[in-house]
Amino acid sequence: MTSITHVIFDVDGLIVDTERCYTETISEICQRYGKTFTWEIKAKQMGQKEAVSAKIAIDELGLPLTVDEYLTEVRAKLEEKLPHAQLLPGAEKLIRHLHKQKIPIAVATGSDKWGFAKKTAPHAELFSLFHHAVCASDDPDVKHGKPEPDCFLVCAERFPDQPKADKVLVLEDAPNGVEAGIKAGMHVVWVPDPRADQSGLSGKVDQILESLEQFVPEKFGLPPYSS
Ligand SMILES: O=c1[nH]cc([C@@H]2O[C@H](COP(=O)(O)O)[C@@H](O)[C@H]2O)c(=O)[nH]1
Ligand SMILES: [Mg+2]
Repeated sequence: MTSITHVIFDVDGLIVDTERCYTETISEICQRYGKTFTWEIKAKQMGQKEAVSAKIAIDELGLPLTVDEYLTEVRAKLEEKLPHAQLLPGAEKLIRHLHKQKIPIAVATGSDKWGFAKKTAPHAELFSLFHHAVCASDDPDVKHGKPEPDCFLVCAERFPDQPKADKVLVLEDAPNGVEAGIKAGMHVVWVPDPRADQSGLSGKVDQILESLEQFVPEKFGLPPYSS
């Protein structure tokens, strides 16, 4: 029986529906140059640090933009879209439950601090329940973004009681994030985008769920919702 003591949440596409904002934003930029933003390119970007994500789109689509120009355009559009991103099903209930049961929880995201602030502002009280947040793009301790394990290892280290990897559960939506959690030696529950190719990862994760509404805490030794 898996006995989890700490839970690390991804943010984009797991707690808040910000992946929709990214898809709209990057599609609009690509269309301006007659290019199409595909799921394949999106999947490579998800979880990466901002500058790496930018380079992926620029290189793969041949966008006539520097990384800074791309990020400036993306941020301008996200500024309008992010405040309207809704919480995803089951996320708030699970976060509040774990916090109430005094289970240490934190977030680890590929975002930079600017993006994290924009994504969490409409849900500030809920995000205040997390012990800490690791924003890979701006964190000097995070050498490599997802799919490398750095952000999850740094996030686990920043809990006062520094749990061992196999006591930590990672909740992720992105293939890169799932790979990072696995490389960190942690348990992983994957809530994938329906378009994700599950073949390579399904055997390596503890569970694949359609949404966090399907999450059963006691399956991981966590207090049941009824408690
Ligand atoms: O369509 C996209 N989704 C997500 C990203 C990247 O993924 C990060 C969110 O990853 P995570 O869910 O691990 O926080 C964003 O900050 C951004 O860098 C992207 O570039 N394009
Ligand atoms: Mg995500």
